[in-house]
This record gives sequence, C-alpha cells and structure tokens, in this order.
Amino acid sequence: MDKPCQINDMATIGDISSMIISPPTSSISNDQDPFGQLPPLPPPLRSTQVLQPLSVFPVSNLSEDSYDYVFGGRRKNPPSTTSQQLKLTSPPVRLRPEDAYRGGAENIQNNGRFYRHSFSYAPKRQRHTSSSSRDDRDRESRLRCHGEDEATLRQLLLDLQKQVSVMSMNLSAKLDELQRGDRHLETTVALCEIRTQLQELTKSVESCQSEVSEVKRDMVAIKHELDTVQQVKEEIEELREYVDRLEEHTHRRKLRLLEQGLTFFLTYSIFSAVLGMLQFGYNTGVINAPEKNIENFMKDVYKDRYGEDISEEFIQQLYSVAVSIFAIGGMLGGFSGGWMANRFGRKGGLLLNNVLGISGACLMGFTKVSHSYEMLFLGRFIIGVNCGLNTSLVPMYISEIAPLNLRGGLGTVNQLAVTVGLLLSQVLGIEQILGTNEGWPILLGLAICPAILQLILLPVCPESPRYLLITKQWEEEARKALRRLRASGSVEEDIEEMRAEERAQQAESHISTMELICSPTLRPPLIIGIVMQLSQQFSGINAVFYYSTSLFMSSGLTEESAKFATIGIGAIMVVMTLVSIPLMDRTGRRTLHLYGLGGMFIFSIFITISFLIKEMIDWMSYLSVVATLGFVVFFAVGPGSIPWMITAELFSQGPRPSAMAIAVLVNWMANFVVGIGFPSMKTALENYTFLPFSVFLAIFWIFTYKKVPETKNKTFEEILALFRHNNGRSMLNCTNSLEPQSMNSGIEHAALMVSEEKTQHDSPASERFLDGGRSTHQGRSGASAPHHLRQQAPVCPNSGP
Ligand SMILES: OC[C@H]1O[C@](O)(CO)[C@@H](O)[C@@H]1O
Repeated sequence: MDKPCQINDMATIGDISSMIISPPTSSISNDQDPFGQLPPLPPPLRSTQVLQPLSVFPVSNLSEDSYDYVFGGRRKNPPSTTSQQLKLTSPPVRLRPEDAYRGGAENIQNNGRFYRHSFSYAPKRQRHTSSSSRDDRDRESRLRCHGEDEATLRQLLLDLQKQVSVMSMNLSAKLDELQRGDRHLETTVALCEIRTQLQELTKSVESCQSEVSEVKRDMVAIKHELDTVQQVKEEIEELREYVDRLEEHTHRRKLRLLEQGLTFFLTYSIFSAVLGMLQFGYNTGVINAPEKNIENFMKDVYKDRYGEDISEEFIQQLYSVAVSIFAIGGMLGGFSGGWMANRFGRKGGLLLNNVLGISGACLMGFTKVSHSYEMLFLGRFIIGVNCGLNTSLVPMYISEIAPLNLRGGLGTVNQLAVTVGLLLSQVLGIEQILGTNEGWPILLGLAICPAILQLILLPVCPESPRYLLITKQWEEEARKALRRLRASGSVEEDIEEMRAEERAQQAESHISTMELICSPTLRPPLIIGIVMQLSQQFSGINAVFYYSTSLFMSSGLTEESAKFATIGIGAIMVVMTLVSIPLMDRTGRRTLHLYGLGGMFIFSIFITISFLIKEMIDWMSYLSVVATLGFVVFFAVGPGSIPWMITAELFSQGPRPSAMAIAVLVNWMANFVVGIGFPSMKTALENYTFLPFSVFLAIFWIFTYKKVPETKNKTFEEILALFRHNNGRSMLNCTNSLEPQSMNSGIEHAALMVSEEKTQHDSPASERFLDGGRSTHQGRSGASAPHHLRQQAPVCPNSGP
C-alpha cells in the first residue's frame, strides 16, 4: 500500500467519498432545516415514496449546529483540515430504533432520542514525524504498524462500518421520524386544507340549502300559480262555454228579431209620429209659393199703419224675417228635444208639442184677419219650435219602436213625411189652389191639420218601450207596449235586446248635453251625427227647394214652367224616398249615403256647367232642370233620410236624446245658413253658385267613406260596441272594418249576457265573475259582467259606474 492507510481510502468501500450523509433531501423540507445550509429541496415525498439512500453534502460545510443536527451530538474533535473528513462507507441501513441502543458506539440521549455517532481521526503514525533513527523505527514501526495498523485499521474499519451502519440507521430512523413528522405536518396541512375545504363545503352546503329552500319556495309559488292558471283556465273554459251558448242564443234571438214584421199598431204608431215630420216638411215649403201674396199683405199693412208705401228693400227684409224666424224656432225646439224626450217621454213630448203646432198654425192662419205681420212672425217662430221638437222626437221615437230589421226602412219614413209635407205645400201653394192673396192664410193655417191629427191618433200609441224599460225601469209597461207593437205575447227577445243595450251603455239612463260633449267615448258618434246632418244641409238641397223657381227661371224657363218644375222636383223626391225605404235595410245606410253624396256631387257639377253654357246653347236650360232633378233624386237616396235615423242609431238610450238635440240643432243652423246665405252667394258667384256645394259634397263623401260605420241590422249595443272598440285610439277612429267588429261585438255581447244568465242561475262558479250585492237593476245592467268586460264599457265622466 503506497498510500497511507487513511480512512479516506475506505471511501472506496462505500459508494461515497469525501461526502457526508445528508438527510435524504426528499424527506426533509427546507422548513425543517434550522440552519439554512441544506440545498433547496424538492417537494416532500408522499408516504409511498421510497427514500433515496444518500445524497452528498461536504462535511466541511457543516457548522457546529448542523453537525449536532446530523450526528445527534456535539463534535468533540472536529476535523481541523479539509483532508480530515468524515466518511461514510455504506449506504444507510434501515434500523429499528432499538438497534440504535445496542450499538457499540457512544449513545447520547438527546431530547429523549438516541443516536449513535462516531467519527474517526487520521492514523496516529502521522503524528510521529522526526529523528534520524527514525528510519529503522519507522520501518519497524512500519512493520508493526503495518501489522498493528492493519488489525487496528480492520478493527477501526469494522468499528467505523458498524458506526456508519448505526449512524446510517440512526439517520434513517431520524429520517423516518422526520418523515413521520413531515407526514404529520403533511397531514396537518392536509387536515387544515381539508378543514378549510370542509368549511368551504359547509358554506356551499349552507348556500345550497338556502338555494334549495328558495327553489322550494319558488316551486310552491309556481305550484300556486299553476293552480291559479288551472283555475283561470277552467273559468275561461266555463266562460267560453257560456259565450258559445249565448252566442248561439243571441244569434237565434237576432234571427227572430230580424224576422219581425210590420204590425198594424206599429204602422199606426209610425204614421201618427211622422205627422210631426210632415208638419216640418209642410212648413218648410209652405212659404215658398205664396211669396208674392205675403209681400202684398205686408205692403198693405205697412201702408195702413204708416200711410206710405214700403220700400222694396224693406219688404224683402220683412219677408226674409218671416222665412228665417222659422229656422230660429226650429233650432230652439230641436235643442230642447232631448230634454222633452226625457222629461215627458217620446210620445208624451210629441203630444205636448202639438200645443205649439196648433197655436203656431192659428197665429199664421189669423195673420191676415188680425192685420199684423208680427203675428205671422210669431206664428212662424212657434211653428218653427214645434217643427224643431218634431225633428228631434220623431226620429227618436221611430228608431226606438221599430224592430231591428225594419229600423232603416221605418227611419226613412221620417224623410218621406218631410217630402210629402213639402210636396203638399208646393201643390196647395199653386195659384189654382191656395197660392192667392186670399188663400195664403189658409195655406199657412193648414199646419193645424197634422197637429190635430196627431193629437187624436197619438194617445192610442204606446210609449217607446225603450224609454219605459231603460229610462224609467218600468218593465211591465215596456212589455205591454211591446206586446201591442209586435202584436205578440212573446216579446222576450226585444226585452233581452233592450237589456243588452242597457248593459252595454253602462251609464245612467240619462246623459246631459254637456256630459255628452265631454265624453271621449261618445264624441266620435256625436261628430259623425253632426257631420251627417251637415252633409244633408250643405249639400245645397235647400238652395234648390227655396230657390228652385228662380233658379229655373234664370236658366231660361218661364215662370209657369219653373213653378211646375219645382213641383215635379217635390214629387220626384217623394217617389225616390219611397224607393229608398226597402233599400235601407238591404243595401245599408252607409252605402246609400255614399251613393247619394256621389250622385249629388256629379249633378252639382252638371248644374254649374248648365249655368255656364246656357247663354251659348238654348237647350241647356233643360239640362239644368235635368241636372237638378238628378241632384234631388240622389238626395232622396241617402242624404235626405239617413242623417235623421243614423243619429238616433249611433247612440244608446242614455245619450240618445242629448245627441239628437245637438245633431238637430246643427241641422237647423245649417239650414238657416243656407237659406240666408244663398241669395248673396248667388249674387257673388253667379254661374258658379253651386260650386261650393260640390266641394262640400266631395268632403262629406270622403268623411262618410272613412268614418261612418254601417248600422244596418245591428242592435244598439252592437253599434255602441263599434265605438267602444275604437275608443282611445283616435277621436274619430270609427273605422269601416265593420264586419269583424260586429262579430266581436256579438261575442262581447254574448259575454255580457253571461253575467245575466249567471245571475239568474247563481251558480257558485259564476260567483267568481260576479261582483254581487248590487241592486236588481245594477245586476241586470251588466254590473255583474266579468271584470275585463266591464272595464271596456264606455266611461262618461259624470255617469255612473
Ligand atoms: O226634402 C228636402 C228637405 O229635407 C230636409 O233636408 C229635411 O230632411 C229639409 O231641410 C229639406 O228642405
């Protein structure tokens, strides 16, 4: 052996040289290295991981404390040189802790833990280094040494090996312990983690729980809602069944209503009532023919009174007062018609009105005898009031007693009576009959005839059943009246239909004129009613009637021919009005009004053309007669009669009287304006006199086309529904898409009927729809209708619920 036998050499025995066993780094975390001298560690091992046997760490790098740490005790003689290194020669052997005690090396108890540690020094011989005789001794000692050393070394080696093994075992034990500690730490950390996770889990479980309870609550609410939906569904189903049944019932009822015929009493009542309209027509036309005779009378009176001749201008003024004061009376009477109708009833009002008719006729008739044209003025004024009342009361009465299917035709009888009255006055006014200086007072006084006739006939007539039932709530009287009018004991269809009208109007039985004007629901039909009246008067019809004779004369006819042409026009008017009667309930009001206005527009253009070219072409004067005839024919087709009836039709019982009052007032005013204004218009416009009427006719045609609904074969409450459907969209949005609306209104009507039927049957299910506890009247009037239907009812500010 050349090299000294150093423990260093033993490094070859083991796998490791110049290295110290460091704790397997994989099992010790840096946190456990109190000296901060260990290299950075890989992540801790899991318990399943096998320990790596050794890793190296230079022993010289170990501080005192680390030495302690590694070897479990303080180093007694720490190696002073780097060459003196502690060497471990074998890989660590796993030792049970008890083995550590049995080892030969020094045991040190440290904190209750036992470690065996050993370390070696350099060979002693390295300490003897001098003297010349040393060589022998050296050799000797070398031999000895060799022998000794070898044994010693072997022993030492064995010791060392043992120690290393023990140390290794201790280290392993320590490492195990550390590892266990680490595991414990790991477990603690894991436990902490688990605890944290558990807390989080608990939290999420708690939030889950609250969510679950929320969901539960929601589910309960949903279930509740589902139950409600189901309940509503059932109710809807129930309602639908009722609606179906009632639709069928309404349909059957309507069919029966549409099958009603003209009975004797109905005819008699209509005839008695329209005498009032005849009175109106008669007094409108009666002043036309005896114009010259009346002027003569005025001249005489003036001369007798003032001893001088009256000026032509003044006589014209006096005569125009006699003509126009009638219209002023008419406005007053027309406007009071609503009040009269509610206060005394339709029939009652008509009867009372005859007092005015008789007194007015008497005043006019005795004008000449009393030598006072003032009496003529007063008479004309009073008869004007009488006629005004008639124009309001008669159409109302007729529309209320007429069966549904005959309402249009019977409404046209109003205008027929007017035209008959006009024709009568024209015919009686001719020179050959009463158009003389002696005859004219009789002609005017003859107005007493319709009044007396009506006074005789009317008391037998029944009062309007609608007035009795809806306004007065006298059901039995209404039934009686209906039985007489329908000549039948079974009048339930009519009673039901009236009840439906009552329910549909959802208002008090009476609506004042102010309430009517303020009501947004009632404004559209009111405007339609007013425009329809204007279309009648601003069509220029009275320009023809009042001034036809002079018009014809100015277009070239002789005076005689002109007068006969005027009578011919009156006759044509009667005939055409008669012809239009059956058309009203077949073709429909709106259609006929459109035809009428359209035809009048065309003929008004012809009239203007005839005026323009009459100077050039001789026979053009005849064209003007033909054009005027055509103009009148088309007036009779629609605009003559429809405005009277449609105003009454557009409103239900409550607002009807006030609506009629306003519409009639407008008619009379427009009549007055045309009567007064036409002469000046003729002077100003000459041959173009009819042009403004053409313009008006075009405007009215467009309005009718766009806004006027068809009322043919519709019950009052169906007509009401037309406006209710459009309420709130636009002021006048009563469109003409009438058929679907009519169907809707039928369904709605049926739905409204549900309430009544349910009230009668009083089923528990129905109680859900009913608000109950109302008076009999309220119950019947639709207060018990389903809520959504009740909401749609028209609302009048001052009317009831
Ligand atoms: O028939 C013509 C007459 O009809 C009315 O328009 C009333 O309906 C009167 O104003 C007119 O003089």
